[in-house]
Formats: sequence, C-alpha cells, structure tokens
Amino acid sequence: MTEQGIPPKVLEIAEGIKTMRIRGAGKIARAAAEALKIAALEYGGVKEVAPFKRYMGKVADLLIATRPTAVSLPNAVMYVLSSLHRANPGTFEDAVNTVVLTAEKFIEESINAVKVISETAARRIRENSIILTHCHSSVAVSAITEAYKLGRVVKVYSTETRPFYQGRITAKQLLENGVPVVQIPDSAVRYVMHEVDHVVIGADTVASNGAVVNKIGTSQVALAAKEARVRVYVVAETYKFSPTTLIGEPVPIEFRDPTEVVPDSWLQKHPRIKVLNPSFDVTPPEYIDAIITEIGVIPPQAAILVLMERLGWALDKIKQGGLTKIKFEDYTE
Ligand SMILES: O=C(COP(=O)(O)O)[C@H](O)[C@H](O)COP(=O)(O)O
Repeated sequence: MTEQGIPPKVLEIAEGIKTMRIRGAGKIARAAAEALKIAALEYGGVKEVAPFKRYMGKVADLLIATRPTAVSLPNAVMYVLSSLHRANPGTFEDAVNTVVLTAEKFIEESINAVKVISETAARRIRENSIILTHCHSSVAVSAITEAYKLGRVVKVYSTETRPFYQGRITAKQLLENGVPVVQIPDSAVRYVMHEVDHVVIGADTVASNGAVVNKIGTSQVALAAKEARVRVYVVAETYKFSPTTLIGEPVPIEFRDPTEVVPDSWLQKHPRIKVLNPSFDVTPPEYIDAIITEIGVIPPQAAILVLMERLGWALDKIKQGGLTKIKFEDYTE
C-alpha cells in the first residue's frame, strides 16, 4: 500500500489484516484501534481540527477496506472516530488526544470483555465435558481454557478448518494451556458429534436477528450439533453485533483466492474447473443455543437488545440519516 501521508506503521497494520497475519475478529478490531492511535500521533499535516478529521477519515477508509466480513473492524473504527464527533474538540491537540484515549479505551474494554465472557462461558460448561470448536477464535480458546481450569473439560475436538488451517493455531494454543486436544478434519465433525457435550465457537458478526457469521463450515458444525442435540454456544463481544443489519444490510461474505484451496499448478492443469473459496458462512439463530457476551448470556433472538444497549449511538445515526450504510464522514465532519 502506498497511500500518501499515512504513516508506514499504519500501512503495515492494514496490510497485516489484509494478508491475515493479523486475523480473528477481536484482534483485527484491536489492531485497527491501535492503527488509528498511531495515525493520530504521527499525523504530519496542517495542525488544525478540520484537516486532521479528513485525514483520520482517510485512514478509517483504508482500514475498513482490508477485510469485509467481521463487523468488529468498522465498529472499532467508528467507536474511535465517533468520539471526534461527540467530543467536538476545539483544538487540534484535543482532537489528537480524543482519538488516542478512545482507541486505548476500546482496546482495554475489548480485552476485558474476553475475560468476562470466558468466566461466564466456563460456568455454563458441565463437569467432564467434551467440547468441539471450529476455526481459531481467541474468545473460544480463552473460554475453553477457563472451563478447563475449573476442571470441567476432558477433551476438545478442534477442526483443522480448511483451507487456511486456523484450527492448528487453536490446537497449539489449547495444548499450551494444558487442555487435551484432538485435531480432526472438518469432514469428521458429524462422526465425533455423538461424543460432544458443547460446541463453543466465536463470531465475526452477529446480525440483528441473531444469525451468526463465522468461519466457513460453522453452519455445518451447528447443523450436526442440532441433529445430535448438542448445545451450541457463541462467545462474542458486543462490538461484533452489526447495526446495519437492522436496516436490512446483508453481511458481506469474503471470498478468498482459489490457490488457498488448491495449488496454482493444479489450477493451471485444469483450467475449466472453477474453485470457490468463501471464507465465512451464516448460522441461523435457531441453530444457536446462546450468545455469551460481556453484558450477559442472551438467546440469539435478543441480539436486537444488545444492539440497542451497546450500539445505540450507531442506530441513532441510521435513524437520523436514513443511511443505508454508516459513512465515516458522518462521524468525523
Ligand atoms: O472466524 C474466525 C476467524 O476468521 P479469520 O481467520 O478468517 O479471521 C473466528 O472464529 C472469529 O473471527 C472470532 O475470532 P475471535 O474470537 O478471535 O475474535
């Protein structure tokens, strides 16, 4: 990336998100907040509020364009930049401070949310449980580890999560935390489901109707769990709830390069075979038993209440402007 005037460290974070060196909805959100903080501190333009706001809007657009599906990314960016709108800073220095302090607040609250969710989720895991998780969710790993510390987990099935194999990160982290883990191919989910007591998964986006968008294959896991009457818990911070879904905006699903699925040489050999690589899917609310957030455990159908409680400021904006999408200049101008 070669955007003019944007500090190299910020470009590096944006590139890291794009190439999935920084991945997982929570980490992406915190990295974006950190990038905004760096951008504010390293701003090299005219030291006045208006050009600074325009510059921050540009940085926001760059960050948001990196990956489309996890709403944690635009929510984090909006949380930080809307503070500029709310605080209405009189001086350039106040404006920079506002961004820096709000970014730090977001990061701190986000880390704290993971802790609260983990403690809450651990209490819902029964003694001697076998857990199944999919992909790599830092909240799910933390929640499962917390339950293990309470002596409630005897084994975790971790799917390998083709094509990017995030499940290997999950397996390694759980093992480092002392949790007995068994790595399985995604296609073995239904085979092991009869043994499983709880499915614990993360989320990239929760829609206003309680549908959960998460790593591709999550909906198949939930389907197999429903058939086997296994409870499915989604562990997700409230900034993963999407305000724009309330006005009917669909959650954009990211499609990634075919070479993540098959090697380029194979594609060259078989030019008429098309390869589809959707990165996320949607699990309908009826396949989810509870969404565990830092403000409590809710049935997916109560997602709207979380949106009103935590993202009311974004909802107000939608109502006022009748916007089909929340635009960043609405917060920064
Ligand atoms: O689907 C993924 C990661 O997808 P990707 O690897 O494509 O980013 C995770 O389950 C959620 O992001 C939640 O993660 P966390 O709980 O860490 O926020």
